[in-house]
Amino acid sequence: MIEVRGLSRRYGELRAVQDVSFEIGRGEIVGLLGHNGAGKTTIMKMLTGYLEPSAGHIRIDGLDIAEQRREAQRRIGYLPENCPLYPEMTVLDYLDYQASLQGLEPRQRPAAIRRAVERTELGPKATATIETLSRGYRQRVGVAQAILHAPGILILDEPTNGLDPSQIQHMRALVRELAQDATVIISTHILQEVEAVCGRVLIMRGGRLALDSRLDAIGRTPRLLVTLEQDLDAVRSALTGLDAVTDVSLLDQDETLRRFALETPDARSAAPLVAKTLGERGWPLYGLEQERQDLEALFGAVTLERMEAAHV
Ligand SMILES: Nc1ncnc2c1ncn2[C@@H]1O[C@H](COP(=O)(O)OP(=O)(O)OP(=O)(O)O)[C@@H](O)[C@H]1O
Repeated sequence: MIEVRGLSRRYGELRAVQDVSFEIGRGEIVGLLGHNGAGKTTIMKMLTGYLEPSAGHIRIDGLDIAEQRREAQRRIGYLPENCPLYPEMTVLDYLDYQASLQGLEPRQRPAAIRRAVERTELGPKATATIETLSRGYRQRVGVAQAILHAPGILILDEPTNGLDPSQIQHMRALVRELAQDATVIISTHILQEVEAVCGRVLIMRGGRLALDSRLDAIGRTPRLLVTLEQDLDAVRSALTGLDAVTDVSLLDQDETLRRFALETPDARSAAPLVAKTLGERGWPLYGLEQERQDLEALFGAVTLERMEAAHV
C-alpha cells in the first residue's frame, strides 16, 4: 500500500536522502530509525506530499503522490515533528479548524472530532486552551488532528519526543491502539521506541536505507550481563547446565571483576535462575542486568553483508 522506489532528496549540495526503496503493507507498524540528520523527517515529508523528491516515486494505495497528491494525502494522517498548534485555541476549536482545513464537510465534523477526542483520550481537556496543556497532551492533540479524517495510514514524526516516561507509555499505547486499523510509520532515534511498538524497522544512516528487517529477524534477544570474581571456565561450568543459558562469554574485566554475557532465549525469566545458581555457589554477585543495546550496537550487529543486501 506504500511503495517507495529510488527516492532521493537534495538540499543544495547535501544529499539528505539517497536512493531509498521500500514497501509497506496494510496493517504494519514500521519504525523509521536513525540518528538526527539521517533523513527521517525528509522521507516523511515526501511520503506525505509536503516535499518533492529530487528523484524517485512514491505510491500510496497505487496513487502516485506527484500526480494525485490530494487524493493520496486524504489517505494519510501526519503528525509533523513540531506539530503547529495554536496556543490560544481550545482543543475542540483547534480540531474543528483542522477538520475544515482537511476538507471535512461541516456536518461530518462533530462525529469526526468526537471520535478523535475519544481515541486520544482528550475528553477531559476538550475545552481547555492548548497553551494550558502539558507536552504529553499537546502531542495527543497533534495525533487527534492526524486521525480526524480516519486515514488508513498514519505517519508520526518523533511522537514521543520531549515526553516524560509516563507520557511515553501513554503515547505507545495510543500508537498500538491506532495501529489496529491503520498502517503506522513512526520515526525515532531511540531503538527502544521501535522495539516497544513496531514489528519492522527501517534504519536510515547518512540518507541511505541501511537495513529493512522484521525486528524478530535481527536476532536481538537481549543477553544477560553478569559481573563476578570468577573466571570464564568456572562460570561456564556453573551456568551452561541451566536450560535458560545457552552460552557464556567474557565481555570485559578489570583487576578483580569480570563481566560475562549470557546467551539466553529469555533474559527476563533467566535472571532469577542465574542469581539462584550463583548464590548456591556462594559467589558474590556484583551485577546482573539485561543488556541494553543502543543504535550503535544494533548497527554493529547488522553484518556488512546484510547492509549491502539492503542497498540493492
Ligand atoms: N530545509 C532544509 N534545508 C537544508 N538542509 C536540510 C533541510 N531540512 C533538512 N536538512 C538537512 O538534511 C539532513 C536530513 O535531515 P532530516 O531532518 O531529514 O533528518 P532526521 O533524520 O529527521 O533528523 P532529526 O531527527 O534531527 O529531524 C540533515 O543534514 C539536515 O540538516
